[in-house]
Amino acid sequence: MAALSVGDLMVRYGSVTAVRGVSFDVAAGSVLGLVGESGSGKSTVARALVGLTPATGSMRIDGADLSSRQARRRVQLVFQDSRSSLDPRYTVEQCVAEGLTGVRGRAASARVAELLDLVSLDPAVAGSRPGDLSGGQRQRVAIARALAARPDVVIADEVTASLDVSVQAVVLNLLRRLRAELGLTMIFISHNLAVVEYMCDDLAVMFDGRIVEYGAVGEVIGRPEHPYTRSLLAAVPEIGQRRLLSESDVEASAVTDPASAGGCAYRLRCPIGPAANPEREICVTTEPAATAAHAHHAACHFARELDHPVGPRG
Ligand SMILES: Nc1ncnc2c1ncn2[C@@H]1O[C@H](COP(=O)(O)OP(=O)(O)OP(=O)(O)O)[C@@H](O)[C@H]1O
Repeated sequence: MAALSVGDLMVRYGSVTAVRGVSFDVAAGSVLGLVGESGSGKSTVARALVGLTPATGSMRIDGADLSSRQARRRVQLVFQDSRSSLDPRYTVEQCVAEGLTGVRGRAASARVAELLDLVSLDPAVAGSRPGDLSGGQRQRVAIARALAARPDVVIADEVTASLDVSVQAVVLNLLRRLRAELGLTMIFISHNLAVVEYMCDDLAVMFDGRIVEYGAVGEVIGRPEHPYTRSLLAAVPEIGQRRLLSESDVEASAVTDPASAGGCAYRLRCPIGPAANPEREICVTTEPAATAAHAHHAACHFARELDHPVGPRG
């Protein structure tokens, strides 16, 4: 596990100053969330950290200057849009192998298979092209490529923004698992405060190239001081009550016949849902031939996406 430390980071694009003296620390093994409106400078911070954009100020990993190539490899960035970050002419294996160093031939193929397995992709996709995959699968490939370099720090820049909600939850849970399994330190960039609350330990809010609020995620969300943070929170009134659920958190039992053509009512028990209402009933429409597992998945997806109780029953 590695600690990251950034001091007085400044980035200019010609006459535009995109980042104006940003400082933060990410403790080893922790996740810092970076939120802020479009254009506030979040991606520029990420790009500066991996050396894609020239910057002034200090950037250190475990005390080592990130301007050295060796230190820089320890920080990997996963971009928002895997459609453009993965070369469409490459196979999945070639895309992931781009991140490897000093491994060739069979050893490289074996390592790629291991990485695909780590991100829960079927190794059979190794021969596919990114364009043949779903958005969620492509994002897993991008994560596998970042992990190929055996980084200590992973920066995830809006990695779920282009995915639909059920796939977002799967990718977020994958990142949480990888963080725990590999002891990663992370910076998680997002527009979505609910997602940041789910993923992060600390939170920095950016506004116009500066960090205007910074602290433990619960404190920043619980006692927002800056007007901009308050306005972000006002846009998500239910935050603090709602959690993204993984399917294993949800118990769903059918209360009507799952085979009925008109759909099926499911009673869900969500132990980490709003405390006052851990049990809610929702109605999902399933194909008459749907299996129970499919219906359960649909019920959980529905609960996550719309958080839409149908009302108490019985
Ligand atoms: N290559 C570039 N050349 C010139 N200006 C740029 C460039 N990239 C970003 N900017 C400007 O820098 C500022 C910060 O942009 P940045 O992409 O870092 O913001 P962001 O918070 O990540 O936004 P988003 O959430 O939309 O990705 C913006 O004013 C943007 O227009």
